[in-house]
Amino acid sequence: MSLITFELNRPMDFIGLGRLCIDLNANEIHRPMEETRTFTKYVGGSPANITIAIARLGLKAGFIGRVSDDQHGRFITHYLEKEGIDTTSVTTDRSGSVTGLAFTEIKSPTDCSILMYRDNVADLKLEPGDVREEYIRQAKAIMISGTALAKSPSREAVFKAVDLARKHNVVVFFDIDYRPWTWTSRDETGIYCSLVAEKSDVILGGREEFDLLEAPFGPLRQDDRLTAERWFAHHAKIVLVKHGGDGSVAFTKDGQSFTGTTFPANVVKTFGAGDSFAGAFIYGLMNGWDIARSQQFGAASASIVVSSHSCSDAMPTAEQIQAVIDKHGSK
Ligand SMILES: Nc1ncnc2c1ncn2[C@@H]1O[C@H](COP(=O)(O)OP(=O)(O)O)[C@@H](O)[C@H]1O
Ligand SMILES: O=C(O)C[C@@H](O)[C@H](O)C(=O)COP(=O)(O)O
Repeated sequence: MSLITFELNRPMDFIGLGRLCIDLNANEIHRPMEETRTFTKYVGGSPANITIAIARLGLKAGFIGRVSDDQHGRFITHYLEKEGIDTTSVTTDRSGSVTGLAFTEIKSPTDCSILMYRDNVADLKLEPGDVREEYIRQAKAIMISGTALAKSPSREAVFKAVDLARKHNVVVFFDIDYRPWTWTSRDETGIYCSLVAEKSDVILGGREEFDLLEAPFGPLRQDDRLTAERWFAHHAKIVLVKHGGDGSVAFTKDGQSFTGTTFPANVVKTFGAGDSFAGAFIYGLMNGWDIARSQQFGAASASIVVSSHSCSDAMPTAEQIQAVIDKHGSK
């Protein structure tokens, strides 16, 4: 029997919840941001990127979020619609908030960083009233971004969404998605993210992100298996720890573990790896594939996106991902 069960008779496959933002990716790469003059604009925000990845793979996706009441908000909503993503739960925030911006610096293929502008951002204005029970219960899965817990009222909206998902057997994916901007302290992050991780079916994060969740509660053990066991004592069935260019390790509640490798890439920049991986990994699980095959699909997708200039725009189709696997052989 499979570890997680998706309610197959639901019309919507996947709902993303969290930030809808803009990435401004440096055009003049291999130089510091101080010397960068031009940027290309893309839809961004990790949960947006993952939802776009899933829609590109052919699943029916929707989004719960807030956008600013201006040109940037409309740009994002139109982009989601063009990708076939349902935006009926994307609310326009009229409080005077702005769209979050992520400026990316690409100094070298291995030295990339992000500078986020996150003051008074629309995504964190998401309200519990924006989370509708009838919307959640018609979906097979929902994915929560940890950053949506950074402030109220978005924080309460997340807890409502998770409880409704659990009530209606909607599989809860939790991507820790730690972004230091907008959080007050690391303890605050660790404690709130832990509360959602406890209620989630599948948890994804990097080693340092999992450490952040463990830090408020005791000495760091920095051991992937012990991390997974912590969450298996709650509700989780799958815990996936991402290790950048070293691949990933997935643990399942029945005691198995799977080491995922990587595919060769012409790396332009490192960001976007996690989002493309997550989209393709979730797609695999939703197709009923085993963990190892889903992990391989995620890694192949990530190899495409790190070889591209953007995150959202570069999300590949299933055929493109399969072509990478066929070219390099199963890992
Ligand atoms: N340089 C790389 N070359 C090829 N694949 C990569 C590279 N970096 C990351 N990946 C793939 O993307 C996955 C997620 O990357 P990671 O950097 O850990 O996520 P995040 O972007 O969330 O920090 C990895 O497990 C790996 O499969
Ligand atoms: O998440 C953001 O707000 C910025 C993203 O759009 C950005 O492109 C990025 O950092 C991707 O994150 P990753 O996949 O975890 O590297």
